[in-house]
Amino acid sequence: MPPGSKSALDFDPLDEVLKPPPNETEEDRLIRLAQEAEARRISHAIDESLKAERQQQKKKSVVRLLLLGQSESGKSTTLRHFQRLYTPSAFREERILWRSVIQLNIVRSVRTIIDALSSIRLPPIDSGGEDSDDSSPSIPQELDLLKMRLTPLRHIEALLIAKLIPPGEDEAASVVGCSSVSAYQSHRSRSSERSWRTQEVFVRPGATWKGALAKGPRKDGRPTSLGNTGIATRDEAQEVLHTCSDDIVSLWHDKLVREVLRRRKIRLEELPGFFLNDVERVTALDYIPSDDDVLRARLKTVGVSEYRCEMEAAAGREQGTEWRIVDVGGSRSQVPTWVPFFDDVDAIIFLAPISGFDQVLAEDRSVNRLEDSVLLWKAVCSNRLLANVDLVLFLNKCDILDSKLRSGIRLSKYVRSYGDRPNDLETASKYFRSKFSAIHREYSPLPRKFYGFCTSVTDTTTTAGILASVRDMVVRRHLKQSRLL
Ligand SMILES: Nc1nc2c(ncn2[C@@H]2O[C@H](COP(=O)(O)OP(=O)(O)OP(=O)(O)O)[C@@H](O)[C@H]2O)c(=O)[nH]1
Ligand SMILES: [Mg+2]
Repeated sequence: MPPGSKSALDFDPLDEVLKPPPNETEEDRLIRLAQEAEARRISHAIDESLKAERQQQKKKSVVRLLLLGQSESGKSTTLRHFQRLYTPSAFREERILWRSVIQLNIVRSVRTIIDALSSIRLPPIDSGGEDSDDSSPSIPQELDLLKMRLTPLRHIEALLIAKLIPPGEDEAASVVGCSSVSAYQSHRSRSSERSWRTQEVFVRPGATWKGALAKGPRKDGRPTSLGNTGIATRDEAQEVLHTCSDDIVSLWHDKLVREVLRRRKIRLEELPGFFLNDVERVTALDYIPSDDDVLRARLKTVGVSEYRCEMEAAAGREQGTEWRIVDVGGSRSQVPTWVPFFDDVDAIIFLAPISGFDQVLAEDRSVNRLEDSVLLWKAVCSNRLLANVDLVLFLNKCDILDSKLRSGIRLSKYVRSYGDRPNDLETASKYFRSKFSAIHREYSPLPRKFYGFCTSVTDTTTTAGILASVRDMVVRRHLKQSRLL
């Protein structure tokens, strides 16, 4: 090929076409440039409109679901259920992180027992009398020794709180109402006890307590743990709990302890984060929380968290729909944080724990829990911003309601209007359903359908079915509103 001539590869046929004509006048050139600029403008406008359309399309396939209800109503548990069902591998990977929460739950249960023992003087069990004024200690020596042997749990409690609450999240340990009084040692360390009393540990969603994934038990059988530092260390809490395991079991099965709890009307089994019937399993050195354990663990929420997932499993035509599920803190001080989420939500699951008919709020002991749920439900039903939003009601903690009614607690004593209806779960849940449904009908600014379920969201089997129906209902309504159906 002669030097200077173009190879076939260098030849671009478009060059020839796009080249300005050789005899182009200045006027023609200006016209051509103006035409090219106009063509670029139109092409850019088309690109922009395609982009906007894509974004709009994307927006249409996002379903926003808000979880509302008072504290301890089961919002975060419901969220964990969604995670378990729709992003199971992520849920599995995170199970180990819940071990610290479960450890803390156990330590707190033990503390509740010891507090109860410290504040009561009992006559001998077989005397059948009421509490005595006798100031001499009546707790048997073995029980006192048991308490002493459980003293290391005080240190573990502090350790766990430090581990769960990220550095700089001081507020996360702030005081919230709780009735128990700390007393691992009945007459020692009073001042340090005082600093721990009346706290319930909470975390802000999205905070770093889940920041690092633990790698499970070490080869030498000793448990490891990743705290907020992300560095694997010995899991001291698990080791101490393992060592104290037999003593915790003995304490929980002690006849006098049961009597004290009965007299103080502390039904530990019905309180959140109850693991005392599983101590042996849960304190094993190689313990990894099961799905059920994660759902039963208790960690209070403060603030708002958003969980995103794609409902791919068995989702049929809604495949690819992105769900954004928002979980809020439920205690009274948190209610104002709910409102900003009202104007952009497709559906709400409102949880009313109907087992709370004989309980008061932790943050305000003058308010009955059921009454508080009814007031919140009224407020949500009547809110104009939510007039077009589907409300799904979970009358939750039906398992606890059932066990309370079976144990002989009479609903009509707390809910006068219940009258002489049978004191059983079926009648009671129907009764509550009709009351909440009537409020929904009466207070909704526009007519809308009522979706009410009796739930026990710690029960994986029944809840999976309910959440699938809710999902289908919400997606159907969502598609209809997006005019895609
Ligand atoms: N037995 C039983 N326990 C439940 C049920 N629902 C929730 N729980 C337990 O109750 C406790 C509180 O539930 P959460 O989901 O943390 O409550 P929450 O509404 O998120 O509470 P806040 O974060 O304080 O607003 C947890 O230990 C749950 O395992 C239920 O239906 N039955
Ligand atoms: Mg919560």
